[in-house]
Amino acid sequence: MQKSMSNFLNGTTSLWFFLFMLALFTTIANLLLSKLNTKSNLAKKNSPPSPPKLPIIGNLYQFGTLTHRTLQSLAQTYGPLMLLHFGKVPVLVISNAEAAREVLKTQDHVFSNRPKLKMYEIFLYGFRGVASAPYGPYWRQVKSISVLHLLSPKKVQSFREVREEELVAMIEKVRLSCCSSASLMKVLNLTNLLTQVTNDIVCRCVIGRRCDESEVRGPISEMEELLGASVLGDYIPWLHWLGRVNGVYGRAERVAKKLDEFYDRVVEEHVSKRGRDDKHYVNDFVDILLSIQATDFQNDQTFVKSLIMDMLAAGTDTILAVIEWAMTELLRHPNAMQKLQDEVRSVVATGEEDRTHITEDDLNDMPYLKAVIKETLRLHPATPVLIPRESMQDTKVMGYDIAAGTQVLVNAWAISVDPSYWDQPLEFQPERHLNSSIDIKGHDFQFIPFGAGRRGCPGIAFAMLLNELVLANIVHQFDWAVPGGLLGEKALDLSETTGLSVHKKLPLMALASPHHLSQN
Ligand code: HEM
Repeated sequence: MQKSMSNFLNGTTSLWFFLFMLALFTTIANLLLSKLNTKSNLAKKNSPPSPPKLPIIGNLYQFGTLTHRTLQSLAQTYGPLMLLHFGKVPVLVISNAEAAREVLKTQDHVFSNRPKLKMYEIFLYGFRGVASAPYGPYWRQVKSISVLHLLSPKKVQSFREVREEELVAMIEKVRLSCCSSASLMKVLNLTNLLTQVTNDIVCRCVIGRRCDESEVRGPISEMEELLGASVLGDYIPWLHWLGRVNGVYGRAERVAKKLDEFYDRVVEEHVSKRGRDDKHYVNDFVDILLSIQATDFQNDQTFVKSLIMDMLAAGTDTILAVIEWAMTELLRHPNAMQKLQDEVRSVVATGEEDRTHITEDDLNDMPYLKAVIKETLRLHPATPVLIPRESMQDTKVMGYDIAAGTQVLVNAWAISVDPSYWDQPLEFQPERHLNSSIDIKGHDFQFIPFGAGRRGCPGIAFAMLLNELVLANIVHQFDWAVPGGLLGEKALDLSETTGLSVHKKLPLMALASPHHLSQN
């Protein structure tokens, strides 16, 4: 139990013991009292099935560090629509496609709010970003600004040069590292390589320049971890002080400050460039946000910073996770790797062997590549439990009563490995997507790695193009192998990190060797 509670408290074991004893005592008292009330309560409400809960802490004691796995195993006992209690807060857990459709489509208008969680408040400028803003006119405004000026298909196309430049740089890095030394095979830290290329591309699209690892990548990873670790005070308000005592709030505030200082620098850079007469200057996303801020007096600079934060946080970690998992699965499945390489290499026509990279036009002829990315998203959705939602009014879901203010966790991972919809659900089989019309855009509820409905991910076009392009280019000119010994075991290890977006826990190491395209 101590292990499962650590997600909440990060080490204050004695307090947990105290809470546990208190909860036990209160349970006994409640059991006696509830005997008197049972009849009238049953007549009032038809709640979804719930695991037994303790007073005060509710079901928090059952919570493990890998949320999607804990919730899946509870759902196997209590069903696809299950009600937990985190402290006093009712939490509805959705674990199958029918229930997901009901919440994310049929009753999307009821479930489009986000709960006000302390970590979101600390990091996301008091809920001012797209992902954290309460449902309403402000959220509508910032979501449409992000789509119009960064994420629409037309805008995504406009970043083509940025993507291709960074990819050529990435290929050159692999080539230097694997082909410059005496030995032709060299172990490469693919996680680092992929982090850098995804980071550089997303940063250039969002803020117009690359970012240092220390400026963004480190703090954002730490933030993602903290966003995934709920704090007790969110559910038991009188225990908010605990977040101070155990240092969690302090840690979050330090990371948030670091990021805030970085965004201040980005804003200053843009403001100071504006006056200059530079014909090469491109009006980028930050410039547009600054001009919106200038004309709308209700928006201050936190509006600009919170949107930069949202786009960098939502964009970097998720895309990296997908490509890293895809390469991990391909290394574990050499046949799939071979099939993918054959497809990617076949689009480069004879006579074009000196081509520096796979272009975006080439991607149209690569159905197996798309199937590999989809299969990766099915087995390893970057956000396995969608960003929490909250019901805005009392309602009924599949015949059960759901109260206003109920938090909703949709377990997208549990749904995409549900044997009711997927054959051999835990096997990596890209072929299953080749003749299938099931898509990722939020219409097929057995596969929702980007969520669905109003609060669904607006970054799908941006992300999918980058996922496909990076993966195609990595496997195009190089052959990859798993290093031997311990390194090999680590490369193929599937342990996951904790947090809002879930990564491979150990870095992905692989051997790269140049593939001579004339061999085809
Ligand atoms: C493979 C990459 C990505 C995955 C798997 C992913 C997944 C998700 C998921 C699951 C949600 C929650 C949806 C819901 O509640 O129904 C979400 C929301 C969001 N995503 Fe993505 N995302 C990715 C890339 C991106 C990118 C590149 C951006 C922007 C640069 C982005 C921006 C957002 C925003 C702003 C939201 C919040 C939407 C709202 O609350 O209205 N995402 N994403």
